[in-house]
Amino acid sequence: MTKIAIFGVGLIGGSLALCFKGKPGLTVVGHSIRESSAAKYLERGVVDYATTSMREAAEGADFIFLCVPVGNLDQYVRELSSLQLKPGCIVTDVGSTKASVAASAKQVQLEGATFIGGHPMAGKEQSGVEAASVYLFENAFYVITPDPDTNQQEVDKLIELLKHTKAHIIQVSPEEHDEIVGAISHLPHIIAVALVNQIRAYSNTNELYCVLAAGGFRDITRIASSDPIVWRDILVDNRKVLLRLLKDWNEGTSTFIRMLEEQDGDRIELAFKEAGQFRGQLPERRKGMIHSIYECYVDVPDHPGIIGKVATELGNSSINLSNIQIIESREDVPGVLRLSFRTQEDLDRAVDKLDKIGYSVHF
Ligand SMILES: NC(=O)c1ccc[n+]([C@@H]2O[C@H](COP(=O)([O-])OP(=O)(O)OC[C@H]3O[C@@H](n4cnc5c(N)ncnc54)[C@H](O)[C@@H]3O)[C@@H](O)[C@H]2O)c1
Ligand SMILES: O=C(O)C(=O)C[C@]1(C(=O)O)C=C[C@@H](O)C=C1
Repeated sequence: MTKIAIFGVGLIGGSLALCFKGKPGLTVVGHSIRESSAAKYLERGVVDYATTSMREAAEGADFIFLCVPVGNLDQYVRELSSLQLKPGCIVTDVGSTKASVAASAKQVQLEGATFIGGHPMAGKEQSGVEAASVYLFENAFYVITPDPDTNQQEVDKLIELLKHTKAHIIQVSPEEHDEIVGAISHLPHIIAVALVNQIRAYSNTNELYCVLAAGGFRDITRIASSDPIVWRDILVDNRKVLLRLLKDWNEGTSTFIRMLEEQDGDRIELAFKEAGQFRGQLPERRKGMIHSIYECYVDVPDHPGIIGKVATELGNSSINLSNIQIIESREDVPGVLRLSFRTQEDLDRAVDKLDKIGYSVHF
């Protein structure tokens, strides 16, 4: 049996556990510092076995996944170095920053084991094992950041195991990872939180701010509901990169201030055109880029029962919807439904079906 130990069975650790559990030859052990959490992992059937003993979880493990907040990774790597790990054991992590954990692992001796940093580029704003899903990584990119000195055989062992996630594995250096992920993930989280807090301050004086907040505000701020501890650690850890990125961000907003002061409609129009073109080139339906799941939008008349009607049409064709949501809802005005699916195939079939029965579908 290949033993996989997962430290911190939350959103990411729990989703990994679900990908591995029940697969032939694999056994999954979950570790928590709290008895109650370990009991919960077992109750929910996410792991085969759960313990609060680090030694019990780590010793004899073929793979160790550290899935705790970034601020705890250094301590975990150090604690592992004091244990007798199985020769050939691969220690990896899922932290959203990669340079600091790579440095921690380089500093300590993981006797007979190899550390290979990792980061699945998929997630959501919810946290905890309750939010874990076996589908979370499907089709997403999973970054691994092996040290150049690492034996390729060890890297291949990890890649082989990660096939169970159905993610696409990509190798990047820790520094390049932190620079790029700082820009496409960490900076957007800062912007979302700053924007929500700006509106929160206005809303103290007028409740209409909350009442009128519609699709645009909700779309750009979903990630502002992400876990505060997880994100505190990510931002503090990647502060050097983020401070540089925020300077560029300030320049971008200053440019907008100037365009407004000068009433420069042409440049504003150009900014939207260029942004739209660039965004349009992104591989839209792939996870980890724009959509976290397979989604499409359907224009519908805004009247009672429309959700049931669309869901029934899809159900009659055995197309599995994973979520359905009204984006706009105003009386007598067309609304938009956001439909989510777990697989590309379901999405393609749904688009085909809805198109055939006369709905306008877009992405
Ligand atoms: N949320 C995302 O979208 C996302 C995506 C990719 C990677 N990550 C990374 O994955 C890791 C886990 O994030 P998550 O979203 O699964 O968070 P989570 O809160 O869902 O899970 C964190 C887990 O760590 C445990 N934990 C928290 N504080 C701890 C501490 N001080 N000591 C020991 N255990 C502790 C929790 O009990 C929980 O099991 C983080 O390093 C994060 O950067 C997150
Ligand atoms: O979709 C989300 O909610 C996420 O925040 C996922 C997201 C991202 O920013 O894309 C967040 C953190 C990760 O480390 C990787 C992915």
